[in-house]
Amino acid sequence: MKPHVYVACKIPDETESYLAKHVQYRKWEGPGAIPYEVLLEELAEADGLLTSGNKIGLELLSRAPKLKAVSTMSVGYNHFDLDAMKERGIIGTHTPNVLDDTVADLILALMLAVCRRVPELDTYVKQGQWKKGDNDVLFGLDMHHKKLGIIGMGRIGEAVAQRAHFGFGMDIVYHNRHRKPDAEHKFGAKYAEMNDLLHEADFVVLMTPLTPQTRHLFGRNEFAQMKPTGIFINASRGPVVDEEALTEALQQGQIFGAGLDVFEREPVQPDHTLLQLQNVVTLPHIGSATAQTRNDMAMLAAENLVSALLGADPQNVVPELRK
Ligand SMILES: NC(=O)C1=CN([C@@H]2O[C@H](COP(=O)(O)OP(=O)(O)OC[C@H]3O[C@@H](n4cnc5c(N)ncnc54)[C@H](OP(=O)(O)O)[C@@H]3O)[C@@H](O)[C@H]2O)C=CC1
Ligand SMILES: O=CC(=O)O
Repeated sequence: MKPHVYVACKIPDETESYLAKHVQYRKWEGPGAIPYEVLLEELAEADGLLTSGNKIGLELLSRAPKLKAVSTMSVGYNHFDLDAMKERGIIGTHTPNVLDDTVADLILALMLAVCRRVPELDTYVKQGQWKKGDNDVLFGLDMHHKKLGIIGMGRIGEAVAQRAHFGFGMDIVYHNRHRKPDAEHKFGAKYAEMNDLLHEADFVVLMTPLTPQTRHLFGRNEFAQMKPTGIFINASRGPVVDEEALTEALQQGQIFGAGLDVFEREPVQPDHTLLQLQNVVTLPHIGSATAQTRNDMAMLAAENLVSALLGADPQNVVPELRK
């Protein structure tokens, strides 16, 4: 008997064909995201779940007695309750590496959009405000040859450093809990304590995972250390930043601007104060959202799940759940 899998997110046809060869599966057909109650009902008989962000906690696990493996189509797995999964012996997998370049491209896009005020000036042209002689009101800040501070120099952080250093001649300074001699060698990156990095950097890119240690890692104290010309980019997870503190820093001119792909609550509400500020560029959590990369992520997530259910070693068990 093939194992039973429930697919709670949209996946491409190619991934469905792969799944059909190895497992029996049912899937959420939409519209929108699967309601939690429906997911609980569907998991009553499932051996495996393919998801892209559903909270995997105690309640869900208690309603899924046969569940052996959960595969998320994302590199971040802050929606996994790791203790609960460990307790139940659930195999949890994710999709690292395949999205690094795509996410890094988007981060560079955000950096440029903020420093050269791209969305603001796009509106300026489209609304007919462009007049001859108003050049200096259109000035932005340079990105090339400036200093980039990366907090969370992991797989994606390195892809950002590579682009910034070799493409834009930027100096790289970084902060992790552990030094990365490899990144120091490849990009001439300099290791710094967080406060030193914040004082020195012209651009600060936040790329840590969301963990109990990184929740509100960025607050009033951190923004206060940045340069008034500093640009802050968050494409990690919203709750790593205290949004009230960020809003104040932007309103009070403590920093020049921010680029955000992620928010404390998603979707962010249209009346959120941050969205009213001209010096913020916002995106709807689309770091990995190209057709090619999402296809690769879906296939990797399916392969991880099939391996876990058929007793092979999945490639990408999340570190905290490795045996
Ligand atoms: N916007 C989007 O669409 C996307 C967002 N993401 C987010 O990006 C995150 C990073 O992905 P990825 O680069 O693959 O992950 P990695 O695990 O490769 O890198 C994370 C880095 O963060 C560092 N880190 C972890 N905890 C801390 C801490 N407390 N203080 C300082 N540094 C810390 C780690 O170094 P060390 O262990 O030495 O501290 C590591 O170098 C994901 O977890 C996800 O949340 C990912 C993809 C797309
Ligand atoms: O946010 C996306 C991810 O892959 O993590």
